[in-house]
Amino acid sequence: MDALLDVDDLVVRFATPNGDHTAVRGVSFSVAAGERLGIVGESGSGKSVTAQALMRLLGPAATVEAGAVRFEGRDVLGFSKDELRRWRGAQAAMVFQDPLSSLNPLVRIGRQVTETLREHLGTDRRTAVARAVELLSEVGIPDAPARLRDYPMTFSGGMRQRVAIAIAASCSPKLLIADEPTTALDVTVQAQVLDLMDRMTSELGTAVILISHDLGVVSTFCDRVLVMYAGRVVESGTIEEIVGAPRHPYTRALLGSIPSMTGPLPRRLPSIPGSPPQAGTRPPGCSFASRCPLAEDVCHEADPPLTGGVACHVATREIATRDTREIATREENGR
Ligand SMILES: Nc1ncnc2c1ncn2[C@@H]1O[C@H](COP(=O)(O)OP(=O)(O)OP(=O)(O)O)[C@@H](O)[C@H]1O
Repeated sequence: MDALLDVDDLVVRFATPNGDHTAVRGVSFSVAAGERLGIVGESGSGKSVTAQALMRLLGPAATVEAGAVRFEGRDVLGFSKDELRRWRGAQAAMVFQDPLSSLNPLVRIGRQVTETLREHLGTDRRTAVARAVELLSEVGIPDAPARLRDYPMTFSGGMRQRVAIAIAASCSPKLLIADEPTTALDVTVQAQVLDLMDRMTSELGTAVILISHDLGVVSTFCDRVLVMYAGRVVESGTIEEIVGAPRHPYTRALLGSIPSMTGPLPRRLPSIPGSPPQAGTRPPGCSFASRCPLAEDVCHEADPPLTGGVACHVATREIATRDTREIATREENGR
């Protein structure tokens, strides 16, 4: 399947008064058209910075030090300001945990929706207003024609997130990045917001990258998952692989010790004893080693590469041993 988005060996560094540190360390993944990819991991693991880097939304303290981001084969990191403006919104859109980060508090909602349509699709004013009413009604804003004149602050958190999704959906983007879009919302509103995103993928064919702490949400919504830890992808796979047979000790810890496809999943990432090393002071070796119940000497010495979807010395060896055993058994049986 051709990738819509290709992220290759992305490295992001921050310059702070306390020194430089690398927040994203060689992250690679692809997203196909219409696919739903989840990114999970503890706070500070680099999920948001990865998303901001590929949308070219990093602040001035951050630099993409290495790597490539390709959207339909085009080099996003090389886009001019003009190309970026045309690409964002029209082809790739983002919604945030706090919708006020994407809505302008000083501009009426109607104008914010119509401006997106006029800028990206060249829609005339009258048609844009009619479409704005349609979009806001579609995301469940009651009395949409009257609400066009209101400012974001007069909407509840859930209603603001719906407006942000209406704006994100307005140009039928090929990619939507949703960074903790339901975290600040109560459970009923969460379900409605996920339903809207679900409609975007099924009706518009939009691919979604969903960043979430909520494994329940990720497992019901996504096809594939990346597990991030200390700025790296430590495991990736389909939902069935990650939830049904996690290989990395960190993923296993996230899922609880006995993962099951049929049992209930934890709604929140359980807390794992210890904490990830600070970005500026990572020891050599695997960043999870100091918290890992399976760590061996090698884990404290060499950072394991991501091999076959998992970055763990112990898991990789277990897989290799199992494969060798399976081959031997097959040969034995074939004799
Ligand atoms: N403005 C900043 N200045 C300096 N360092 C930053 C800044 N923003 C992020 N970082 C660094 O990047 C790391 C990753 O942050 P990021 O926000 O991507 O984590 P996250 O996985 O999205 O966590 P959360 O779930 O809490 O949003 C942080 O641990 C921190 O070291």
